[in-house]
Amino acid sequence: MEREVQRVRQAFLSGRSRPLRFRLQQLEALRRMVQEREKDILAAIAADLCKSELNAYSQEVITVLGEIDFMLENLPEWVTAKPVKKNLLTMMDEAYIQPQPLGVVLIIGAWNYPFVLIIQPLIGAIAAGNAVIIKPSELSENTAKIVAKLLPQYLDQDLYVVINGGVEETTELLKQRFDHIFYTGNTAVGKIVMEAAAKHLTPVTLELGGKSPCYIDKDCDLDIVCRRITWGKYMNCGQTCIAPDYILCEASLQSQIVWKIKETVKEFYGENIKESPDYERIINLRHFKRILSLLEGQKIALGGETDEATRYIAPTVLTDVDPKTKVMQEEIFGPVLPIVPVKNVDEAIDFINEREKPLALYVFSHNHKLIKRMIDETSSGGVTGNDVIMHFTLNSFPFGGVGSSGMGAYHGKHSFDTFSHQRPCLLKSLKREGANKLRYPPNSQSKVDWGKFFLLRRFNKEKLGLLVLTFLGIVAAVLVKKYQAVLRRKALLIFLVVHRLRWSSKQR
Ligand SMILES: NC(=O)C1=CN([C@@H]2O[C@H](COP(=O)(O)OP(=O)(O)OC[C@H]3O[C@@H](n4cnc5c(N)ncnc54)[C@H](O)[C@@H]3O)[C@@H](O)[C@H]2O)C=CC1
Ligand SMILES: CCCCCCCCCCCCCCCCCC(=O)O
Repeated sequence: MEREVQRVRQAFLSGRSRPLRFRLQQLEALRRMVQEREKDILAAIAADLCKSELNAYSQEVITVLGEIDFMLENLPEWVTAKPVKKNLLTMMDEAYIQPQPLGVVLIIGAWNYPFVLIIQPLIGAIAAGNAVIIKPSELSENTAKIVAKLLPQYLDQDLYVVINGGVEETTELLKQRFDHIFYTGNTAVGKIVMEAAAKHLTPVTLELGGKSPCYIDKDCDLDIVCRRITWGKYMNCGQTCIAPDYILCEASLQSQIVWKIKETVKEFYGENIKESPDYERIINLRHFKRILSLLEGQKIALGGETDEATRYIAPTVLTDVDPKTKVMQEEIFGPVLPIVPVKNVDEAIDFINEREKPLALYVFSHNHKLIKRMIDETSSGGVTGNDVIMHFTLNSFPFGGVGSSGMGAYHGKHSFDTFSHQRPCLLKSLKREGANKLRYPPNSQSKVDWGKFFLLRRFNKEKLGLLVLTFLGIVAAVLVKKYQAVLRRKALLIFLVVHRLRWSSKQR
């Protein structure tokens, strides 16, 4: 493991990952890989999650292709140095921020969207000029294998390396020194990753989970609300980190919600859900059993049917759920939707704020002010009003958690920034030493006063204009004085030429 990381570091130190042209080439090669090997990639995702190829394409491949195109379009602008505002002391100098790669990045992926969760951060890391080691989840083994097989066929083999394995290999990998670790997965392992990173003072991005609430106000169109929630909750069999975890609403709305979700489930997946190509399965038996244990003692208003052999759990809704029960104590990550009755929006806000900060928050209402209030008075990684999941698709948004749902963010420019060091560069001249005397010892009150003037004095535009005018006036006066004799001679010459011209035109 150590040798492998060393090999990648040597490749980074060769400097070839840095030029813009190289980064663009690698991103184009990655796009070619996804396009040319689409069938293999979709087959692997389908095998891991019992997912139709159409769904794998729309949930994972579209996102990856969109991200690559976005990077290719914007990267030339992002990599250029950006000049910054200067103060009076640095007015004559060059001051700019130059984004630079961090070095060797470790990306650890989760199994629930096994392709996008490793390839999307990889795109950002390549764009920022880094070398990368990717550790896909061992639970989605087909995708892990295909990525390990394909990447070396398209990308630089020493700069971008896939290491497959489980807990043992990841533990070993985490002992090595990286320049950034990007981890997606559960909060408990997130802590392990952060602890390992701390030993080398390696910065981390942690894309974790949590219980994302969904508040339904009584002033809304319940048919549309329930259709959108049904889509986001049961997509990928509930195994989506930003899926609505539970519903908060007034008790009187519960029966209508159950009824409308039931109708939508029929509309989406047909009478026999098990036959639907759009309904996935639970990743493994451990998770299957974990989810079943959340149903114990609950009032099942919809679904509840299960089949261990195929790890099938029907779209399920629980009503009148007691917040103290197990289903409300941990992230569900499965197709089970508890409804917790609350009296009103105030109680919903308190409920959310009494718990860990979630990865996403969803609010449904015709009342725009109520949505704004929910946003103002709560915290979460991201928010979507009157829909679910969709903020994930906008790559101008930073995607990430807050508090126990994670730290750091990515997607689009945010990925580029995550994997870059924003290096401040100040280039001074070795001349104009006179002005620098101010900061050299011995110090004095008058030097401090000048220092205050140069560094603390704020000028509004008018005052600054006046200052510049005064300065220009002084320069002009000095120049006039210095070149007085020359100017006098020039003026005389011009006078004579003009006079002569006028005289000759009169003669004609
Ligand atoms: N914020 C986000 O973008 C996302 C967050 N998630 C969260 O991830 C969780 C589901 O994923 P998991 O079941 O955790 O995925 P997982 O079991 O695939 O684990 C994630 C990664 O951590 C590694 N790992 C597991 N145990 C480890 C250990 N003891 N030491 C070192 N490495 C270890 C695995 O090898 C894997 O690569 C949910 O909580 C979900 O909300 C999932 C997807 C996206
Ligand atoms: C008109 C056709 C539109 C098709 C595209 C629909 C939009 C698809 C949204 C897909 C969302 C994928 C969510 C992936 C989330 C990955 C992280 C996670 O939450 O675990």
